[in-house]
Amino acid sequence: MSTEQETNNNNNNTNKTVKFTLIFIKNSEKILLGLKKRGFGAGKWNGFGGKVEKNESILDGAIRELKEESNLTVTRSDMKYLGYVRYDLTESLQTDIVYVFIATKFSGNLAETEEMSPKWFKIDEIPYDKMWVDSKDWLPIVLRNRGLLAKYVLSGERDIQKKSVEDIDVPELV
Ligand SMILES: Nc1[nH]c(=O)nc2c1ncn2[C@H]1C[C@H](O)[C@@H](COP(=O)(O)OP(=O)(O)OP(=O)(O)O)O1
Repeated sequence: MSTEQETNNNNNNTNKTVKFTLIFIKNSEKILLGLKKRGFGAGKWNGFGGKVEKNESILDGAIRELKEESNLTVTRSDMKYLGYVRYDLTESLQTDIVYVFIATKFSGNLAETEEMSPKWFKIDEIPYDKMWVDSKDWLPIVLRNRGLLAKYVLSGERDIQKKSVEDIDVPELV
């Protein structure tokens, strides 16, 4: 077995791990979300992000996806990693890991892109009912600038079978 296969085989009987990034841009009163226009999660509001490419670091993937989806640029030092959300998909036996970042500084002109339509929301007006069903469990932890460790087991059309959401000290990105 190659090293890569070994890394992708974890001990939960899953056979593939896919890494995603997700970044929330925030100021003291508002958070920037995007309405996904196509593909996975279309019609839902979320932070900006996507799959980490082969031979790309998680941090670089997060910066690239933010630029592609919103036209904004964030420097590496302005990005704060807060933790991850892990989804074990019982049907496809795939594990998705979403690495979550927050940033309060950015440059560039915010723009609608082919993938996302951006909008600033007051913190107390975040549209949780129009986001992924799990976002309301853990986004409040992110908004408090706390570390996050969340795990979901999803079945069928991504129904939650099991979940565990922890507010932790901010971890290192490994
Ligand atoms: N259950 C969930 N809750 C959540 O809050 N965010 C989720 C989620 N499941 C996936 N995401 C995030 C992770 C990532 O930021 C985004 C999905 O990424 P995409 O599928 O758009 O990736 P890409 O932009 O690389 O897609 P393609 O280029 O179309 O393959 O949605």
